[in-house]
Amino acid sequence: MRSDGSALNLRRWWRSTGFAWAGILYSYNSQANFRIEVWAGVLALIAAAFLRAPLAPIALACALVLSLELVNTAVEAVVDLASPELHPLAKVAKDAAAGAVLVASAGALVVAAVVLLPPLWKVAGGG
Ligand SMILES: Nc1ncnc2c1ncn2[C@@H]1O[C@H](COP(=O)(O)OP(=O)(O)OP(=O)(O)O)[C@@H](O)[C@H]1O
Repeated sequence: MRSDGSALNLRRWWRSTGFAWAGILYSYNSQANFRIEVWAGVLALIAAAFLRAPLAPIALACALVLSLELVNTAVEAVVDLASPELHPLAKVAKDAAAGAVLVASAGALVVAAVVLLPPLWKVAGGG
């Protein structure tokens, strides 16, 4: 039986978290869309807190969009590495990954409208 198992796993987990954080930082620094989505999410969360609207649906929608944007960045990097020349399948991979972000963003807009508009309407004196 290994006595140092848990300490080793914790160190490995910490190392993996560092790699994941590096991926997030790379996306933030290289992808304008990711930066826009991060700050749109922060604004939506601040608005939800200010309006005393539920935070969980907004947080989940933001997490979905940002996660898919990270996957999109990964797909773009792998496609550029594997297929620097134009190829129809490279186009399918990049366009489908971008489509996933678009679908999640549309869903996030619907969530934001459903969660934020009613309390905003009240604050504005409409109800
Ligand atoms: N190797 C490739 N073969 C075929 N089509 C490609 C290839 N690389 C990119 N494309 C296509 O060209 C168009 C533009 O792609 P490009 O990667 O320049 O921009 P993008 O997908 O908007 O990503 P970025 O965030 O880097 O601007 C997309 O339709 C994409 O699918």
